[in-house]
Amino acid sequence: MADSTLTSLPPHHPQCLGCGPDNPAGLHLAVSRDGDSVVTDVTFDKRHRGAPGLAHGGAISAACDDLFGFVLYVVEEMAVTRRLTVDYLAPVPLGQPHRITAGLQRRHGRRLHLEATGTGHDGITRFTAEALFVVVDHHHFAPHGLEADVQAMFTRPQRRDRKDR
Ligand SMILES: CCCCCCCC(=O)SCCNC(=O)CCNC(=O)[C@H](O)C(C)(C)COP(=O)(O)OP(=O)(O)OC[C@H]1O[C@@H](n2cnc3c(N)ncnc32)[C@H](O)[C@@H]1OP(=O)(O)O
Repeated sequence: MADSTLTSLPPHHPQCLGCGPDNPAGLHLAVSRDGDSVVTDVTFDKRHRGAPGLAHGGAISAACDDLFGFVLYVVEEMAVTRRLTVDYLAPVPLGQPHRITAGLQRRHGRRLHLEATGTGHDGITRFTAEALFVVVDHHHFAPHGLEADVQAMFTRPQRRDRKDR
């Protein structure tokens, strides 16, 4: 992504399946903020294959779910996925970049309703997604991860105003 209006956002965690740079099985999403939206350019490869030559629906779903996790930087709340729905509008070929854009559609109390759209560089929208995230506090994560890692997720700057290139 080289768009001048975008600001890079930090990964959720180095080992995150969606965005962690140190996860060898991950999607390695690089995510930026664009106003109140977040965007990533994902190119699925042979590790994400479903049918021959096409991305697996689960990989597409994982990319959407993780990108929704970046809307939390905009909302400035910690939340987790309660429900995720993906509309697979057209097959997603491997090796072709797709831009996914996500944002908050509406909020009711702890419930965050999120929307995303995935469009190829050829202009064809091949998938959309909706999710319900529920706001949680650190007690949600505390029993499962190292305390320092959990604290880091809650104390890091919500926005990192580093300009993309
Ligand atoms: C965070 C950085 C990493 C981001 C990575 C990408 C995101 C992820 O993958 S997160 C991992 C996957 N998700 C999870 O593991 C979450 C597992 N689920 C849970 O822990 C719990 O169900 C949790 C925390 C979401 C909600 O539990 P709980 O706090 O008991 O809330 P609960 O009372 O059931 O529901 C909360 C609200 O949502 C509403 N709600 C629940 N389900 C639905 C639904 N299907 N439709 C509409 N509303 C719903 C409830 O009515 C309630 O509303 P209100 O607050 O107005 O009364």
